[in-house]
Amino acid sequence: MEPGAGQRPSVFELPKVELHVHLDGAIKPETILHFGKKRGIPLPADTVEDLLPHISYSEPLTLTQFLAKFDIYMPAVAGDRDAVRRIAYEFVEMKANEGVIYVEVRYSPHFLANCKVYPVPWNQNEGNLTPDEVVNLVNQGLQDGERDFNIKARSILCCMRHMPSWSLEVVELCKKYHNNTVVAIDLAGDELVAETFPEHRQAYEEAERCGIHRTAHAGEIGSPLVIKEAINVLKAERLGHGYHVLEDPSLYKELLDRKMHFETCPRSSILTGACDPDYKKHPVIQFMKDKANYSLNTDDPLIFNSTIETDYKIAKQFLGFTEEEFKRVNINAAQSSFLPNKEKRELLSKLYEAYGMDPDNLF
Ligand SMILES: O=c1[nH]cnc2c1ncn2[C@H]1C[C@H](O)[C@@H](CO)O1
Repeated sequence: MEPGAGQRPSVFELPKVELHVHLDGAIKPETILHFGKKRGIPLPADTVEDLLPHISYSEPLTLTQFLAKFDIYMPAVAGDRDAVRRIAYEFVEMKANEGVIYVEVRYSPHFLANCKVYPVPWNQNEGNLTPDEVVNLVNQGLQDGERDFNIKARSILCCMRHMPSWSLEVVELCKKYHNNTVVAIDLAGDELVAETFPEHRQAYEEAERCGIHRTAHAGEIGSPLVIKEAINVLKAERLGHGYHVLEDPSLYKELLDRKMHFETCPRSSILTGACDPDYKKHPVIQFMKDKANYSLNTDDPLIFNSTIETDYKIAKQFLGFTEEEFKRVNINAAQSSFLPNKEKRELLSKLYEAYGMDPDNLF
């Protein structure tokens, strides 16, 4: 229900920060259909209503089964300049409508390219859109969106666990486009695929050397060992998901002491099989109790048929999330964002003001 005149809006409607969302998991179904039709790329349906049941789902699968969902629709947009720019632009619009004022969106430039990428993904024919140009186009889409929708959007470039041969180019792209929307490097994909390949390690080493921020998917479905590797070897400053840290109490304590940021994604965590579907056992409950540094995020809202509100609703309804915690979590997210310090302070000031808080007297 909309609040009536003079009524205070719910705290949950106040400005939010989102740090973990995949661009290729946040495409409008209309846009997939538009480019599928325009480019003659077959899709399993030709209306949004009929397409969505193929892509999005609401009962837990495994992470591997979840990742296979991308195969259905990525061929419609990958390799097309207009599509890449448009999905970035529409992403910013979508987040602005959800009340997000700062977002870090991640993607693999290689997954949207069809040239200078081996193998060419999604069974595309070779074309002439390189990973480098993909980053340029996403940047343009994000910047156009920032201007039109009055929010701040930054990007994170993903290495993919199963594609070590792409990783050194990913870090080079992070360097080339550093602070031209790109703020960090990530390692995504199936954590159980293999140990972290040397190329990923080299890419992260180079990122650290060049002052590029680092996050990594770790402990989503993988064990605490993957987390240890992410922080000790990859020198990750934040963890994508990180739920399974709770299986190693001494590691958990160390990360609490270090104020490590966990990018949690409640709906995703159930639907990818990362966490027990019994919400009473959800790691966010423990994170909340321990005042851990974590954020709430959508991850792949197209596939999970969700918005950021869905994740906050889950937290509120099933995890005991309060209004106070809402403010704490978003302030933590802003503090753990990969913005330069001056911009981080500006973002924090906006939140303090929106939340009616005195920055000198917090929690
Ligand atoms: O939740 C996830 N875990 C690991 N990898 C993921 C997740 N969501 C998306 N990805 C992968 C699939 C995308 O194509 C890629 C880059 O955004 O990252």
